[in-house]
Amino acid sequence: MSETTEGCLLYLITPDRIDDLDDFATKLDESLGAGDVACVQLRLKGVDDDTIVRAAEKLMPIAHSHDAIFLINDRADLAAKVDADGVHLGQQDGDVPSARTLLGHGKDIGVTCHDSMHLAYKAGEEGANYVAFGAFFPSDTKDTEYRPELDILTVWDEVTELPCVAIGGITPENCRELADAGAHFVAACSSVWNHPDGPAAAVRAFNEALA
Ligand SMILES: Cc1ncc(COP(=O)(O)OP(=O)(O)O)c(N)n1
Ligand SMILES: Cc1nc(C(=O)O)sc1CCOP(=O)(O)O
Ligand SMILES: [Mg+2]
Repeated sequence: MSETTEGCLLYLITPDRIDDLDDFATKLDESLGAGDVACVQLRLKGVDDDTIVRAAEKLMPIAHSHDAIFLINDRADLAAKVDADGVHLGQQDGDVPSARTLLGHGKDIGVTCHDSMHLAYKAGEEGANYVAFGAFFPSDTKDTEYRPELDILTVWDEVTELPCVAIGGITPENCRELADAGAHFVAACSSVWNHPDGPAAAVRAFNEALA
């Protein structure tokens, strides 16, 4: 992922369970057709490897057909196996150099950095392609321990060239302040998939707010 000249873009995270893959694929296709989305992260939790691989094989071509890159959460080995565009690593999900060895240099590695400039510098020095700060707001998707101030985005943007993603409870209503503070991408899950008018409407609303 690179900083874009287009300002702040939406980074879409899948629900942690997908019961009906065909139905979800249709929803993803409609959603990505509704506006710009830079990235889709497959974030399945508590499922076996085959389920992640099958979901990636179905969903990645859809992301690519809309010019979105496709990342796998947590698992550099599975990202390499399905030839995804990269991986998102939390602090407990393995180190960047090992993921780089598995994935090679053309792929993206993102790292969760919570509210810590120190973790972000470390990730950058180790070769991450982006860092993620959060959770900026309470999340319906997971319990979060860290609550960064908005100015971490501003400081990061001023002192480095490495893109940063803001995450945690981000909605079409609150994303603008993160973009204005310096986020290059805003990551969202529940505000898209649980939007009362459907996920495509949510993507449209994000695009309007970030325009
Ligand atoms: C873009 C982005 N930022 C942060 C996270 C969180 O990663 P992690 O801390 O490993 O937590 P889980 O997502 O694995 O529950 C993320 N997935 N994506
Ligand atoms: C997966 C994840 N990581 C976070 C962090 O703070 O690192 S917050 C979060 C949940 C993102 O989903 P939603 O947009 O529904 O809040
Ligand atoms: Mg993780």
